[in-house]
Amino acid sequence: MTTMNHDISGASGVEAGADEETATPILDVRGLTVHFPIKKGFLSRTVGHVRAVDGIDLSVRAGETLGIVGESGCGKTTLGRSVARVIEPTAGQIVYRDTAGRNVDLAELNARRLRPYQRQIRVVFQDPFSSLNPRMTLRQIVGEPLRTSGTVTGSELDDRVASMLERVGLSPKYMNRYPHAFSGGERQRVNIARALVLGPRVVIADEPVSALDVSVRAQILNLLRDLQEELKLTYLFVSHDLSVVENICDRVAVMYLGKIVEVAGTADLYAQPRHPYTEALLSAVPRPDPRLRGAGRRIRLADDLPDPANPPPGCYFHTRCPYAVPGVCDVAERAPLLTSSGSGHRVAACVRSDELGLAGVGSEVGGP
Ligand SMILES: Nc1ncnc2c1ncn2[C@@H]1O[C@H](COP(=O)(O)OP(=O)(O)OP(=O)(O)O)[C@@H](O)[C@H]1O
Repeated sequence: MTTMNHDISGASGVEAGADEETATPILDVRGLTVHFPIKKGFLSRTVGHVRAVDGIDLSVRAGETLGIVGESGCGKTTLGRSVARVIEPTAGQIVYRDTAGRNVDLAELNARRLRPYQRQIRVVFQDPFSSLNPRMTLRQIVGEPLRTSGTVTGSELDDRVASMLERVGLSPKYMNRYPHAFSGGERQRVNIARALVLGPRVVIADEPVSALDVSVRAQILNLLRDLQEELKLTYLFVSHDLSVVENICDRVAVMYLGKIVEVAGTADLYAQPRHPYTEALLSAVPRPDPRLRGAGRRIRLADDLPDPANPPPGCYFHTRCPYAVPGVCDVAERAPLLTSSGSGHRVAACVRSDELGLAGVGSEVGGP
């Protein structure tokens, strides 16, 4: 990535907020791509690429919780981490609206210029057991981002750690203890404290409750909700658990093979999925209302996810789609995202949408 102009508002033609549905996005991702090289042989020659994230457009609105869902291996984690530049993007823009209202393309910044923005976009990692260094005390773990950012030292650092621990529901008197003394839920609170101690505006929560017992999941989700309100946070919430996502997210983006196939408000998406993949995913979630689309009818998807290094031709989903038409879906142009005017519900076009009642979208083309 090269370093270029800092404030890209207007000048580069990037118009964050061009869409009425995304009036003031705090993040506007355009064409984001992460291809991992596949190396083989003695000389480690690159023989192909895993297209983990494959040209994604996505806007995240200030203050919302946007869910990223999809099966294991569809690219959710890579998307979340590349937005925070924990993983380096191969191409694309990550336009962040800073506190002064300027649009900055994070993908263009070198490490030094990126640093202040990395304080504003933090990641909560999935596994509270492996992500905490067992040889560090809570004081060291939560204080580390403050120390490495060089902004706070000495007793002020201790005060900040103590108040952050209190905010996540842990007593500061445990500051000198090591992670092994804590339960899974408590460790995830430590993880959250570490992510929030620098005062970020955007938090990328990567499966934050999936490693936890069901009994503590609700507590951590409530904590995340409370912190969001109190600290005015924006969440990108990565999860394979559709029930959790329904519970906590305002909008949901559905990923398949490195691409987004549908994005909509949570209630709208769950009541009226418009892409066959979304319909199949949701059919596995118990629906309380039998009138809802797919309720009581489990759609079993054939085979595993295709190889993201070698995606199928035509519609990426056709190899597993129960509605696929041979000779049509396997040769169709890859579908753009279409949007219904006003509702903000966007879906990758499907040749059978109308006939299956999955449609209801207009023909305005645009990013989600
Ligand atoms: N560092 C890497 N090098 C090569 N391939 C990778 C790397 N990280 C991820 N991948 C591949 O990229 C694809 C997307 O992985 P990713 O972890 O983003 O998916 P995911 O939807 O988050 O899945 P999971 O829920 O299992 O973590 C997968 O095929 C994965 O094997």
